[in-house]
Amino acid sequence: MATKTDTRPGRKLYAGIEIGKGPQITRPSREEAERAVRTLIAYAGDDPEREGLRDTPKRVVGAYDEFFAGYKDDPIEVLSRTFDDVGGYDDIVMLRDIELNSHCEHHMVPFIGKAHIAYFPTDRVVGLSKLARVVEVFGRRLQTQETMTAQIAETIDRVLKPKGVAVMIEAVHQCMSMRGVRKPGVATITTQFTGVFKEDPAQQARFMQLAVDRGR
Ligand SMILES: Nc1nc2c(ncn2[C@@H]2O[C@H](COP(=O)(O)OP(=O)(O)OP(=O)(O)O)[C@@H](O)[C@H]2O)c(=O)[nH]1
Ligand SMILES: [Zn+2]
Repeated sequence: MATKTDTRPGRKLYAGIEIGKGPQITRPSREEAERAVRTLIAYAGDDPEREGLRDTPKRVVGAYDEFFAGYKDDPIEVLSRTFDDVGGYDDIVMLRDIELNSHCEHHMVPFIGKAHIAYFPTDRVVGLSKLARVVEVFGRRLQTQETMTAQIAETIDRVLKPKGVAVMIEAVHQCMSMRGVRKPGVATITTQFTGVFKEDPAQQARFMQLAVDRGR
């Protein structure tokens, strides 16, 4: 697959999917960010100088540091440590129900759900927690669910070079429940398959069964 070059630092694009660090932009200062929050409070119709709101800009900027911590991390590095002693194990490895919190890039409000990830190792495996860490890094950025699903699959595929990767995300978008169309509880489901999960319907069906069909 073609590697598209992107000269912006931190970017690593494979077939149009960005899997490296986020864009390395010059960030505004904390003070500027806090001023922006004060403006939004006033825009919402409240008084930023009111006792209860005085420390809010600082708290919001602190919360942003957590919500969007994923721009600082490189998901490729997260997966760089692998193990080859797996005692002849030769089947899929799957993590089900990885908690997922992210923010949609259109409205900057949360979407919350679960990711299920499987890969079929060749000769090397990765520490289990590292797959959940990849979800964490991409989740802590401004996202669409489709982009995030593709990024997770592509990163695992590129770094581990397994026989195949399967990723499924199910999430509820607050931009659809709290505002706009106001349809609470709608699950958005996205999947991305590479290798054997894409080519072999039996492997794909097995993944789907493990992810979904468990008497819920
Ligand atoms: N495909 C996709 N769409 C998303 C995601 N998160 C939010 N959206 C949608 O992004 C769209 C933005 O549509 P716009 O018409 O530009 O914005 P809007 O007027 O706020 O749209 P409404 O939500 O319909 O009120 C909406 O349809 C959202 O439901 C996502 O992860 N993937
Ligand atoms: Zn949205």
